[in-house]
Amino acid sequence: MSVNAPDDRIVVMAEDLTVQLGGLPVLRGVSLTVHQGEAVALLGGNGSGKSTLVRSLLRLTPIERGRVELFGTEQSQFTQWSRIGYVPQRSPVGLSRAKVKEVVGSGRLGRRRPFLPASAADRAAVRAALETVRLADRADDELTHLSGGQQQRVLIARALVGEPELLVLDEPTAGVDLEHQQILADVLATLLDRGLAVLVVLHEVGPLSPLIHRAVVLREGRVIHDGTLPEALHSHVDDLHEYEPPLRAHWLDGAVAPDDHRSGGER
Ligand SMILES: Nc1ncnc2c1ncn2[C@@H]1O[C@H](COP(=O)(O)OP(=O)(O)OP(=O)(O)O)[C@@H](O)[C@H]1O
Repeated sequence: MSVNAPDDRIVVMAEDLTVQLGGLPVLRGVSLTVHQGEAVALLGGNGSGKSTLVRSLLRLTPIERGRVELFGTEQSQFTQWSRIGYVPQRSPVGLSRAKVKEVVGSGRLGRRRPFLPASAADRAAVRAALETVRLADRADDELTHLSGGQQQRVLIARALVGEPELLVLDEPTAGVDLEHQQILADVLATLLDRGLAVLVVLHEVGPLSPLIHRAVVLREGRVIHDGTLPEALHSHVDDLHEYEPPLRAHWLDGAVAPDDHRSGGER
């Protein structure tokens, strides 16, 4: 699995971020950079602030103090959101009748001409994204007919179809078996070879380990490690062991989704 070295261009720069939720501090002075071509893993125990950090970088959660630059532009001035693909934590809710190609195609809406059907370029982009995640043969299947690991790859294809330069993934391996984690690792290796930057929240690094250039570990909303993955695993093993799958789950818009929507009516 060969991965190019990152280059000097900074894709994400966060400085001294402080975020409060429900009146409580969730991030306390967090700084982080991601370079073009770099894979950064965001690690830490339950509730350490990983998802909040990702969401505040993407302007989905308001920042109390500090600043974020995306591709060299102050976040408040940034408008080129198609340069970023975001895969939130997977949830069982919604889109249950949608076909794989429709889910992936929805990631293209930002690039589509308004009120016109998908163009040949849109359809080709959907095909290419599904080929990248190795699911081209499942385009016409319903999303729910796929395994959890395959659904995760559909969501990655959805994030890729807009042709982003930065891919942000929140726990893509949660609940995914080892075989599918390995496929995911191969997909991410392909993307890194193409020069994408990857920021990935993980609780277990597993087959993704060889891809990770840098690991950032959070504890109680603070960065306690920003360095190599082996150092992180050696020095902060306790932070990485206390993990249970989150109860809360974001769907495509990051909304909170209670479990009882599982069999429910969002069609
Ligand atoms: N909307 C909210 N209102 C109030 N508190 C919140 C909200 N969202 C998250 N929190 C709290 O903020 C803290 C950090 O949550 P966050 O989801 O960022 O952690 P995490 O490291 O991603 O955890 P996990 O691994 O469990 O997903 C937690 O204590 C959580 O309960």
